[in-house]
Amino acid sequence: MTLSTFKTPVTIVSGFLGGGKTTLLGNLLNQTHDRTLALIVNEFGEVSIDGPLLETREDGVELHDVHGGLLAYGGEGDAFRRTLHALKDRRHTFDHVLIETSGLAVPTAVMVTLEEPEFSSDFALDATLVVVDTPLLLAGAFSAEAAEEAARSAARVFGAQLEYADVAVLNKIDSLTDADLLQAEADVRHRAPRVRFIELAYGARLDTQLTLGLNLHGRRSAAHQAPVSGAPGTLAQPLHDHSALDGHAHGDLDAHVHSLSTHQHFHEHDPGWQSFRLTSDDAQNVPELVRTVQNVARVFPVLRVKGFVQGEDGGRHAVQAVRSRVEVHPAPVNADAANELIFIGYHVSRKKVTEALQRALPQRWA
Ligand SMILES: Nc1nc2c(ncn2[C@@H]2O[C@H](COP(=O)(O)OP(=O)(O)OP(=O)(O)O)[C@@H](O)[C@H]2O)c(=O)[nH]1
Repeated sequence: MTLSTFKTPVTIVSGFLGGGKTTLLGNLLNQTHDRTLALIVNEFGEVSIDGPLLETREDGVELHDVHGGLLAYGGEGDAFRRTLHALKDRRHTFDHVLIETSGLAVPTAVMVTLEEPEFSSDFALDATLVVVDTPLLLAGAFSAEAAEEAARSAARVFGAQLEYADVAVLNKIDSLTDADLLQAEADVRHRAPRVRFIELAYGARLDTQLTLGLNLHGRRSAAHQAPVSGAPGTLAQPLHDHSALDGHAHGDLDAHVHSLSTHQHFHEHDPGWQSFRLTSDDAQNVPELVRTVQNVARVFPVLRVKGFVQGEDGGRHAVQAVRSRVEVHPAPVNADAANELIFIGYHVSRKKVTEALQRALPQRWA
């Protein structure tokens, strides 16, 4: 096939804040040696944390960091569109495009852009994945009936992400039982009956062969050519039973394509979601900082915190919080900004969070 007729496949990786998109992509990049990947990462907020975390990956990957809001289409200042144009001009240099959308974005904006005449002869949607924070799903964190407004808005965003997904990836499942996994699968199927496959990602890992090149939007669906998905243990039966999976699948994608043009209101961003960046010039007592971030997430509607800090121990650390679960990892060497933390929440007051940090910590954050 000549380059003029061959369309470069594009995989969209969507999923709610903190579900594990970047971790999963990082693992995928490390294990994919048979093709060159171009990666577009979009983060909510004006500062990129995911970019430095992914930049340390192997050769054979080029990273385009489009942070600062949601991926949108239209308008002169559309950084995503500019990036896609740049990729289009030299698409012979890579085999596959991966797009990580922000945790508050719905993938339809990207899907619609790919279908536009200026891109549709060069790029073809391969599949849309949605990465699911399975323990949070099971804990009812995405309940439309939740008492808190933040949870209800999260449920709306997550529901819209699932609605347009071909593949739901159950992530963070390492300590879950088979019964939990079955319940999560049933929940996803109930919320999004059009999801074609449910895949299990142990430790945020997916097999490259089951992730890239699925061709779910091609003329003949790969769903009927190659089996996808799998799970060990007693769960193996329902998820290995591909006829059952096909039973849930669409025979074609007309319904998806149709609904794309009729559901554009999902692109509208709920203005209740806000992010802000706090910085500090002081070296941090990391355990104390972790406790404080945990408390902030319990007291305020903060659903995500991420950033880099310099520890009093001399080490540089990446801080990652999803709700009140906080993790600290060694920071990549290229993450050399000052101490900075990005807070993402729903109607969250920067002033109050700053005051809470100032009350709890001797180091100054502002
Ligand atoms: N236990 C466990 N933790 C995970 C797994 N995948 C990701 N995490 C953790 O979840 C947190 C968020 O992971 P990210 O990969 O940054 O999530 P994300 O979806 O890219 O986050 P946003 O871009 O902010 O929406 C990090 O602390 C990860 O280490 C997993 O499979 N198991």
